[in-house]
Amino acid sequence: MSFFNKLKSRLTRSSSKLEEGLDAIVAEGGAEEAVAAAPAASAETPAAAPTPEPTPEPEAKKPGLLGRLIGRGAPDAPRRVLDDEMLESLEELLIASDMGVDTALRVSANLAEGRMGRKISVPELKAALAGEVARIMEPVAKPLPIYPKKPQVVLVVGVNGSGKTTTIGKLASQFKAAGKSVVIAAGDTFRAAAVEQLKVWGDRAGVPVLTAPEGSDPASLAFDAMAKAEADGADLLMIDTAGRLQNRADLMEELAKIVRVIRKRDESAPHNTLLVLDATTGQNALSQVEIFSKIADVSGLVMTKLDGTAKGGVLVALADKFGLPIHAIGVGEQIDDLAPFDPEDFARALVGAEE
Ligand SMILES: Nc1nc2c(ncn2[C@@H]2O[C@H](COP(=O)(O)OP(=O)(O)OP(=O)(O)O)[C@@H](O)[C@H]2O)c(=O)[nH]1
Repeated sequence: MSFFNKLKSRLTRSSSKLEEGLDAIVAEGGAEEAVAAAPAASAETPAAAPTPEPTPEPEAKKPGLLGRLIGRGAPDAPRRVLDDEMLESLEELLIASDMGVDTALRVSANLAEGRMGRKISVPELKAALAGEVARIMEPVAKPLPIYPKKPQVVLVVGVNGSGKTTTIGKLASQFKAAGKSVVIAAGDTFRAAAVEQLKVWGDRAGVPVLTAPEGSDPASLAFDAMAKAEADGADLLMIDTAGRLQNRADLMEELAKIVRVIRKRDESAPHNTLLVLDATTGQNALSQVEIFSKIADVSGLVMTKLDGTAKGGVLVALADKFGLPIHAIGVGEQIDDLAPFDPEDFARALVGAEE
């Protein structure tokens, strides 16, 4: 299965929600159009409904071979004139798919440009929407940058349950497979279960996990982990951290102390501060980025649990609002279920467009 198909099948809930909505929007207007070709409801939107187009036929009658192959321009494909009403429905649909109001309005406005008053089919609408989404996502699709500095220190932050442990395990496994040596530090020393879970993932990835007694200072563990990673000549040190946002001041102090301490060994560390976000939290992910950017110098994002959520649209809102790099996406609970972020695949999978 190609990666696109895999992503599409994983993103089913986001896709089907948008896809069904787009189908319904076009079908709705298409039916209206057949019944009332005269501009019955267009009194309040005169600009959007220029006199019923005199020549809609030729285009629909003669779809090219390519058009027929990919289903565009098929004579029976329902079409709807893109007018203010349709645009409004589209805005509502995008907002409902967690794109956020600002982004949904911008995407709709861009999509309308040059298309107002023209008939549009579902495949055309999906392709246009995928194009707009991809345009927003393109600049943020960047893999985790790898520096020559050894060890490269990656601080991993995020609220509890966002998928930090799982993501660290998956990343460690990928780096290991790419020939890098990795050390993990279990920095959430206050939660024995979190440490245990990280050890399990370390075993799976074949990577050592440094732990400290329950309740001990995470900064001191981070310092020891730096020393071990340096002594071992490790390429990467990934430091897990606590995610207690309810004690924001404490957490901020804890993260600041970890950074202070590792900088004693390497002034340029941490080289990356990864924020792990759970896609199923939808718009809440936006406030998490705001908060964590204040308490840590977030350099990039990993979005987890994109499989099985209907809230994939939040990635578009995140990219549009913050422009932080999206390094990878989590599409399942297994060790291989971390994929690079491909903006075009994502955009097409999200709107349910064909490959
Ligand atoms: N479906 C799916 N589940 C995921 C993904 N990433 C993580 N999970 C699951 O989400 C749950 C929480 O993941 P953890 O990695 O333990 O999250 P954490 O942020 O380390 O949470 P704490 O250990 O509570 O600090 C686990 O059940 C994971 O299996 C993903 O991409 N897809």
